[in-house]
Formats: sequence, structure tokens, C-alpha cells
Amino acid sequence: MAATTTSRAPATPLHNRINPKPWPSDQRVISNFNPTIPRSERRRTLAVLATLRRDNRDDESHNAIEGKNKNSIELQSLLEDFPYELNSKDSNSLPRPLTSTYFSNSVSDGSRLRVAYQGVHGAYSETAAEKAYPNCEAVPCEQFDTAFEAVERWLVDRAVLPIENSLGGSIHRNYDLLLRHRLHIVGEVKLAIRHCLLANHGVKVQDLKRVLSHPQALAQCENTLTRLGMVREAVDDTAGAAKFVAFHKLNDTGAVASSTAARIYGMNILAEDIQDDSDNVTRFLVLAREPIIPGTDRLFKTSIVFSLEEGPGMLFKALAIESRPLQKQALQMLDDNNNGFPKRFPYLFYVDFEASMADQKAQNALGHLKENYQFLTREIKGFYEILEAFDVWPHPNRTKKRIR
Ligand SMILES: O=C(O)C(=O)C[C@]1(C(=O)O)C=C[C@@H](O)C=C1
Repeated sequence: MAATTTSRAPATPLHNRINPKPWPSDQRVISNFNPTIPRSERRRTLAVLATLRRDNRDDESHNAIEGKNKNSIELQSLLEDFPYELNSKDSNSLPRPLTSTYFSNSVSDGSRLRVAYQGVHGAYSETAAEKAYPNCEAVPCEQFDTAFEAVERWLVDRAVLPIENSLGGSIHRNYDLLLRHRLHIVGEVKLAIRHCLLANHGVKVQDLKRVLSHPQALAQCENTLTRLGMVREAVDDTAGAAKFVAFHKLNDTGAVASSTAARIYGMNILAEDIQDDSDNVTRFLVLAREPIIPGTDRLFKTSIVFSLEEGPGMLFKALAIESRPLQKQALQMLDDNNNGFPKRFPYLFYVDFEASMADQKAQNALGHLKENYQFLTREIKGFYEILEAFDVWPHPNRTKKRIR
């Protein structure tokens, strides 16, 4: 519900070792942008996106990689490859606000969409992107920031990014980036995360001295990894960890990743379901340039972020807005220590509530919030349909491999 702005630790040293040595037939990852793109070129990029062509520059194949052969692209090459101007009189080619039906799989399966995710082929985020839009072209990005920028700069149509996990908690970096970028939340995806311990063929658990993975994945497997006495090393994503161990044929290093990543990079699964709790779910947000128009025909969620002036019980009062007669009995947050430090840190509160802004009651509640409290910031980050159901993924009926 609420999170502070503390950010996750920056990229690890391994990050640089992984990316400069691309796997021969793997997709290239969106990594950098020209920050100053003239308007006319932006329009050209839009037209390129409309063609959604797949280029087949990745001819080489490697037997350890399944050939999905999707390509990510860089803005510059897009602009160079597409010398045509968009006809501005053609209203069909201009961006239009998304409607709530856009996110509904029954209406659109996403087959025309390019969807950015952080990580490489085989990352959980890729699965989440494909779950949101089953026939989309999932586009890998090196970092979360890159995925945000890819949407902003019309390289892709959506981004699907993790925001919280039932075991590991909030993904603070993405909360921060939501504020820094002007994208809108238009949907959510929940994915059951089932981690495996992967190693190269012939390597046993006893041979492993260290294990690589995304910090969230390592945190979600804390108990198992502690029991095995393994040194943990954080990298950009789970699939990237598997890819690194496979590519360098390491015999003393394992990876925590999905069974899909094991298949893609030709690795052996030493143990399955190594997360600390079987109910390990990550919630991903779907981001777009345009907001959807909330309706009242379906259940909607609205996400807002605000900060409050310092003062006792301010958050309680703000959240108790619907029970206004009890307002005066709000709990007081007392802090009698006067040790030279500020009494409180500045907090940002992220609140998701189950209501559509097309609903009069939700409009009233937000109106009251605005009128009655001195907000330093108050921003609506998006409206989206509530998506409660999630699949057990990837192989619910398979017998688990346990560590002996
Ligand atoms: O590394 C991946 O495969 C990711 O998709 C990232 C990520 C995350 O950031 O939380 C996504 C889902 C899991 O919670 C673990 C890692």
C-alpha cells in the first residue's frame, strides 16, 4: 500500500561483465537513447512502430537458445531505417487515448503491441509482458529506466514492470521512476514466481560456491540459500544470471531463475520451488503514454501518490477520509525525542484503491483529500481494471526436484 522513496542498491559489478558479451543469437537489449529527439523524428518513429516489422538480423543460432528471435532496437537505427514522413492528415495514425477495453485480452490480444520489460529473454518480466498481451512482441531492456524511456520515446507501446512481491516487498526503484516519468498505469499483472536453482550439466549442488540472481529473487530464496551456505551475488535479472553461468561454462556458480530460463540457456535444474514461501507472487504494472478512460462497468483500481505536511496523525486522517465523523479521534504519532535529528523523514505515500474515478464516491473522496489537507504533492498515477486471478506458472503439475 505505502512505500517510501528508498531506492534499491545500484547495479552490481557483474552487470558490466554480462552485457558486453552478447550471446550470439540472442536479442539485443534496448540500452541507450538519444535524449534530444526532434519532433519530426518522433513522428517518424511512431510510423515505424505502426509497421511493427520484425527484422531478422539475428541469423546465427546457438543450440542452447530457443529461437524466438525477437529483436530489440535502438532509436537511432529506427530513425535511420525509416526515411518516410508520417502523413499528419491521416487521423488513424495519430495516437488516441486508450480505452479500458484495450487492456482486456478478450478484445485485444496485444498482437500489434511492442511491450518493454527489464531483463533478457527468459526473465519473469517477459512472462508477465506476454501474460498481459499474449501475442505482443516483448522487447528486452537493460534497466527499468530504459523501459520507461522506451515507452516515452515511442520505441515501444507499453512497459510491464515489477512493483511489489509478496515475499520481497516493494520494488522501490520502480516507485521512484513512476514519479520521475510521465507514464500512466493502465493495467496490472500478477505472476506466481517459482524459482529454481540452476547449474551447468554435470555440476552438483555441493560444487556450487556462489549463486547469481536478481536481488529480489535472492531475497525470495533467503532461507534455502542460507541453508546451502551459498555466497550470493546480485545481477540485473534472473535470466541474465542463467545466461552468464551458461555462457562462461562456470562449474562453481549457480543461478536462481525460472525453469524457462533453464530451458532457454540449456541448464540443469538442481532444485525447484526454492522460494521461501510457495505463495510467491509478483505484481507488475502495465504502463502507457496515455491513460485509459475509467468506466463504471467493471471493477477499477486507481493509484495515487501524495506527501503530507508533517504533523501527528496526518496519514491516518488522510486515509480515514471516508469515516469523517471519527476524524477528531485520529491516533496521534508522538515523538518526544529531541536529539537534533528531524522528527520524521519526508515520506511519499502510494495508495491503490478499488474504485473508478468515473465513480462519484471516488471523486468525492479525492476532492475531500485535496480540500482538507495540505498536500505537498498529489498525483493520480493511473486507473486500471482489477485483475485478481493469476496463473500458477510455469508447471503446476510437475513433481518438484528437491535439494538433497
Ligand atoms: O529478474 C527477473 O527475471 C525479473 O523479471 C525481475 C523480478 C523483480 O524485479 O522482482 C521479477 C519477478 C521476481 O520477483 C524476481 C525478479
